[in-house]
Amino acid sequence: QDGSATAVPSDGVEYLVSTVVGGQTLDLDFDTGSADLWVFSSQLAASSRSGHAYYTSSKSSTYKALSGYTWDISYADGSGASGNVGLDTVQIGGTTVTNQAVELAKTVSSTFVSDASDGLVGLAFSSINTVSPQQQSTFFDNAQSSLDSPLFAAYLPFNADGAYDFGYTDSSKYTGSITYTSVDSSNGFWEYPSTSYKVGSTVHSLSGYTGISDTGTTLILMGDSAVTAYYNQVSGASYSSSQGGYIFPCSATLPTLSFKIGSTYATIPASLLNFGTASGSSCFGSLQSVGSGSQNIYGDVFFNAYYGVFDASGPSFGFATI
Ligand SMILES: CC[C@H](C)[C@H](NC(=O)[C@H](C)NC(=O)[C@@H](CCSC)NC[C@@H](N)Cc1ccccc1)C(=O)O
Repeated sequence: QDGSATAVPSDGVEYLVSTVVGGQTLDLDFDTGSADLWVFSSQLAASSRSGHAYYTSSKSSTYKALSGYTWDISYADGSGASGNVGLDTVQIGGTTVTNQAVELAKTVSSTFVSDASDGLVGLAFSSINTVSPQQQSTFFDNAQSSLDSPLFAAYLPFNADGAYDFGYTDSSKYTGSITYTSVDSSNGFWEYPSTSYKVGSTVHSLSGYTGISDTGTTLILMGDSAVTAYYNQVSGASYSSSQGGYIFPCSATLPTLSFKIGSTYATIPASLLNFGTASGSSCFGSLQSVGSGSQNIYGDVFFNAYYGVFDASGPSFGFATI
């Protein structure tokens, strides 16, 4: 059954969705860049649980342990978590999945302890789920047969409540038409060719690059050539090792940034490219380096400008101006 769940912006770094797991309500980070649904649990040390809601399997009448099953996930930012696994009923908006693999955290890295979320809902392809000895399916894969269309959409407006729509696209959340591109899911991500970008109106090629739509990443992360080309056009910009990224005078004029998603450019307005004050009169850029590799990561800043549609038939990724 189709449904929509409200996504609330938290600290400007993520959007949290109130989710009911075995009758227990948690604020979870929906992450199209990973495929594990994991929650803070009663098995965590009390010091790791402080400030978080957490799941207690013994309090759920529908929990079924998967004995001997474990999970262990690492993320690109160096964070990670691990634990054991059971099945329970998960409700997100109007969509309910029974016997969803729920991964209970026994360890979480420090960034998660200080982060606002009580866990993650992975919405990438189940092929990268980390549960062993038997890989588990994502909430979306399990929900698909009950949805009108096998898709979900992310509506994440800047500094305002958004939504995740399951089973349908909501034309009240975007303008114009949705442009789709086919997705290569071989790495388990919503990934597509992204072979050129524009700084303002100047076109640059990015041959061999792809883009990944990742609602669990805050910023826009691109290869060093693109990041350098962009900040060369921002007077006073520099890389700050103490701030861990490019900063510029808050008074600087910023060019727009566009990048191809398949064959169509997405354009990020200058207003979204200033992520806010770093320190004093220096501001932090929303475009930062992805480091090595040829995969750009298009995170929440992208979704602040575009409604994103993740369609399992194809599969394909679509976007429309919000
Ligand atoms: C170093 C880990 C590499 C990147 C790889 N892991 C991944 O690709 C995982 C699934 N995905 C991620 O690390 C990234 C996508 C990387 S694209 C190469 N998305 C998920 C991340 N935003 C989740 C998160 C949310 C809030 C706070 C922190 C982290 C692996 O396990 O091999």
